[in-house]
Amino acid sequence: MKTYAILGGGGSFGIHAAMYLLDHANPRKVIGIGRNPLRSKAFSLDIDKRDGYQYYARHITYELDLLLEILDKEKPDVIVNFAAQGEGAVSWKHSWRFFETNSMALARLTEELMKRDWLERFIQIGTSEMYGSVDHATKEDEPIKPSSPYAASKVAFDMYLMSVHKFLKFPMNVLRPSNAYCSGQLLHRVIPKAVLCGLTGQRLPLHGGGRAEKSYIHARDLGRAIHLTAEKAELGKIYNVGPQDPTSIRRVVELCAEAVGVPFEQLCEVTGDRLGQDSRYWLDSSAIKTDLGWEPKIGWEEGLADVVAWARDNLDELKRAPLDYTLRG
Ligand SMILES: C[C@H]1O[C@H](OP(=O)(O)OP(=O)(O)OC[C@H]2O[C@@H](n3cnc4c(=O)[nH]c(N)nc43)[C@H](O)[C@@H]2O)[C@@H](O)[C@@H](O)C1=O
Repeated sequence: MKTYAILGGGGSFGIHAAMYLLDHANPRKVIGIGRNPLRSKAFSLDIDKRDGYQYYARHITYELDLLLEILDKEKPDVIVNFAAQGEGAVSWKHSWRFFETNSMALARLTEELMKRDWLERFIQIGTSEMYGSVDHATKEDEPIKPSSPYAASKVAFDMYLMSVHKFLKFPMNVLRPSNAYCSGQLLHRVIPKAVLCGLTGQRLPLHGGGRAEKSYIHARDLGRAIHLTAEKAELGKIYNVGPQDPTSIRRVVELCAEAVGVPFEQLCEVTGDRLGQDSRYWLDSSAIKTDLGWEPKIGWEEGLADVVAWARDNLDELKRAPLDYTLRG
């Protein structure tokens, strides 16, 4: 039986990972640690009501000592890190904030963890954005070509982890997921935003007509990849975690429109494209399939049904929540 600590535990992917572990990993305990108190029911999915779960609000960048106090008390066997400034589109301004959290705070934490003897494994959640735009399914050892300060800041910590694993035996794995989606996701992300716009008669600004192709998995499938990694991955291994094929954002939004029953043309208005928009993210995830038996199980129909049901159940609150992102601490 393991104790898991999930950093970035207040975000929707961290919450789904915690729920997956509670449901499938028979853990001693799952701890979530996030920079803010847990959000409302709509965005916390009531995770704090689950037996075996405990949440702490501690800031990984500004409250490292307080964070370490909790880790020293709980002594998790496995730490999973989702904590990040995660908005590529806004990382061109204040790019140092992305390096501060996504590289420097995590390197400081890692140095501290190396002084402890209780950690079995640290699983870093990286990103498919580090390969930049590709014309084929990318393997883990292919060139790293980040297209934004955000992606560059994620690369820096991945490379750091590789070095401390190689020479100091830091027990790590890196998962590089594709884009992910789920119930509880903040509304500035394209899938919950399209669903909410569809349900409320608002127009979705479709960047560049949605011609960029991205790869999507449901966050519960990512939870399963984390569980398998914690149970049986060789330390030091890095795995891509994505679906077989990418989907254009236009198609993703068409699927959202179908799921809420509104015409695509009524849902969208085409806007200019994102700065640094990569035209395609496409992962070759055959290594995690071969080594750990992971492949995604949740298709678009089931995954979007989860998002739509959540949005309908929480509609009053979601109508009051911000649709756009502002950089916070
Ligand atoms: C892998 C990566 O995945 C996530 O980042 P993201 O790609 O920004 O997330 P998303 O699922 O919101 O996809 C956005 C895509 O959809 C396009 N798009 C069109 N129209 C709208 C629109 O109206 N709003 C938004 N937000 N996007 C739109 C937009 O231009 C872009 O191509 C993070 O987890 C990040 O941490 C990470 O690592």
